[in-house]
Amino acid sequence: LVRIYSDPLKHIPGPTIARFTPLWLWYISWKGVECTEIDALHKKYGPVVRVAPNEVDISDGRAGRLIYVKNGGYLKSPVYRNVDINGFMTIFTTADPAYRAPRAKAVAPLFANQQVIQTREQAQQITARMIAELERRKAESAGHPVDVLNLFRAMSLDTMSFCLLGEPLNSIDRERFPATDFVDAVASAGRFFILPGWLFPTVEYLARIVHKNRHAIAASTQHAQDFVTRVVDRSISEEKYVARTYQGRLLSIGISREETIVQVLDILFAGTDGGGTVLSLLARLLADHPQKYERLREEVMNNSTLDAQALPYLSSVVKESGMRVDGLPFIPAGTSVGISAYSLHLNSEVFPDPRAFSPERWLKPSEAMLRDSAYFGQGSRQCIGRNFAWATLCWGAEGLVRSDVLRGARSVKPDVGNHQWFNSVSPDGKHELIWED
Ligand code: HEM
Repeated sequence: LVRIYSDPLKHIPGPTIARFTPLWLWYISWKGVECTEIDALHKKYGPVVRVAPNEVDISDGRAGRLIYVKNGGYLKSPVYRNVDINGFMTIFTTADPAYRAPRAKAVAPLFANQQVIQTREQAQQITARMIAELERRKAESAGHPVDVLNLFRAMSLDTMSFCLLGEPLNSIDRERFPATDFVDAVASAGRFFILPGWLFPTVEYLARIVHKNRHAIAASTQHAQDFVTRVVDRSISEEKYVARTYQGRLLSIGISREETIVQVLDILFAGTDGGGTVLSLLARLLADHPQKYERLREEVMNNSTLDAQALPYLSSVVKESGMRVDGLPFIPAGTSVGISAYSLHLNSEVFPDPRAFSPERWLKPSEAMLRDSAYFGQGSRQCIGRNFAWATLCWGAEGLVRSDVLRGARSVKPDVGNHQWFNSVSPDGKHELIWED
């Protein structure tokens, strides 16, 4: 009754249920269809829709500056605290700028372009290992599908651990890398991400104890934790692992050993899933578009001096695989607001024919395309690893194309679908390619 008679958001359209309860939002989030459902609401109601009693979703990229950039952007939602680890807030989960600032500042030099470029040789060594493994799997496949998602995630994990933590986790040589269940478990907890803090721990605990893979998840999490503990302890005892490593830089500003372990575990997940998924999409798209593959291969093979990040068509291919006022209704203070990358990137007014694989669109992008590109988020809380992630994706793509391992391949399922949880998660955990004679 209170909502009927006094509702500060009553002028914002949306499904009636969203006015009274967040249950509908929790349900579509759990089901992995949040982005498509909310995007459909935008098509019906316009650029601002109410998705829960105190939550509004915007699809117009013009609001991005106000929400994420101006004066440091709005504070992150408290639901991020659901994924604190062992009671510690991380750079990712905290809403408190004063907590985040010293930690983010300590590690920032590692992600400056001049520093990222220093890691190229290490990253290329890992790419070469990945390609040798892919060649081996291709040779043995005898016309059967080959999953590249797990291999590319292993590559992202090894690249990140080698370049940022000082030691590779050595995941590539195995059929299924040992940290897989840890990464998968964090990704699937993303289905409960938006639950309020009083409810999340119980639901997550229950989901974990009934999970059919619970023993494998526990072993895999232990594997990741043991590795992280080892690299942190080495940075405590050996001077040379301080200035050039993520953990060393945190320890050097007085962050405790226990918190440093947590901060490193956090990026172990952040840096594995995104890179692996983007590279899998890229490989499948190139396999299914031979003409675009030839154009890219020509650019790569004719270049012997430039860094792969400076190749215009290659950058366009990577961008095309990655994928988050005026004239809008007033939204009162205290409302939770956000723009989804899904709605931004699939807006045909900004990205014509948004579902087509068209790297060419990035050769001369419009201002609106640049404004609405949100694959690393936007503003003060965008991805701290973006320069590193971007560089390693370009180097990985270059390595794949140079080796020509994708020639003759096609993707098994052109559309694998996705669970739209916090991360985009492949429903059957695979991105498969097939080489037929
Ligand atoms: C292709 C790879 C990657 C993609 C697509 C990606 C994407 C993103 C996005 C969209 C956000 C914003 C999330 C939000 O606001 O809710 C984010 C935040 C973050 N990312 Fe990444 N990321 C990638 C790789 C990495 C790597 C390699 C690292 C670390 C080495 C990393 C560390 C982080 C951290 C710590 C945050 C939280 C920043 C903050 O809240 O201040 N990411 N990432």
